[in-house]
Amino acid sequence: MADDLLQIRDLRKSFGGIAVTVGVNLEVRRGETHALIGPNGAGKTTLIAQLSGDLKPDGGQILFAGRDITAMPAYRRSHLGMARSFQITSIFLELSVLDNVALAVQARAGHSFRFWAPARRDRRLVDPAMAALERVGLGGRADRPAAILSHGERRALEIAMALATEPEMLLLDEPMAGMGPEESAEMIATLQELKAQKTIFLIEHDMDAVFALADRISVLVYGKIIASGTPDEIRNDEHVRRAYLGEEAA
Ligand SMILES: Nc1ncnc2c1ncn2[C@@H]1O[C@H](COP(=O)(O)OP(=O)(O)OP(=O)(O)O)[C@@H](O)[C@H]1O
Repeated sequence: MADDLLQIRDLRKSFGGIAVTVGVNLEVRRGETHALIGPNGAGKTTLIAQLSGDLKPDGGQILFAGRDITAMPAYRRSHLGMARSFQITSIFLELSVLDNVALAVQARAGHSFRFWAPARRDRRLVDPAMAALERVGLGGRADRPAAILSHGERRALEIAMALATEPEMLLLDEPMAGMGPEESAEMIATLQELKAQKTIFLIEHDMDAVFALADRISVLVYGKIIASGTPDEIRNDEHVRRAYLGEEAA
């Protein structure tokens, strides 16, 4: 469809003869927040890694804004406007929170890290970095070392690092993972605001978050999409309840 920003067609990936992505077809519409849910081991991380370019599919196609990006390296996808939230492991703990985001802006701009010191004072890096921090509620922490951030704040920092590259689409891999109820509520509030401005594709186990945020939900079980629909459609889908939601409740 014309308003599909991301189209996944018959995507396939196996590891050692075990099929983990089994002919996945999925569309993410421009402007929507689309959640991918499914039991442990369903293949969610494997799918998002193929979307971001960190893992090469065996077959099928990925189209972003109408362009075939299936064989494109991750940095080129990022230039086209697709950003995967950075993992906590990519945060430099000894650097300030702002420097971490400025580095993400610089990485996208393609400059060498050798020029970091003068670049740190470059407003073209600092201004978008600061704006991204404000959007995730970390503006007040900008000058503190990243090491002092709580787990929830580090996850917010990862999102700021992705946002600072001004992507059209954000890929978020379990943004609430490891959070307590209070931190989760803050992250949901942050994503509620972002969702008005970005197309978001997220994997998440926290069903409260999924049903609060998603415009549409797709359910992955054993590497296959068994249903896609609105939260109400998914909640009331007998097949989904049996295969996943019922299982969770039990
Ligand atoms: N590099 C790999 N080599 C071999 N098997 C892999 C590899 N990556 C993933 N798998 C297998 O693929 C299956 C799906 O894993 P994946 O991490 O994508 O699932 P998931 O839905 O993200 O699970 P979870 O919700 O627990 O994070 C698992 O059985 C996993 O062991």
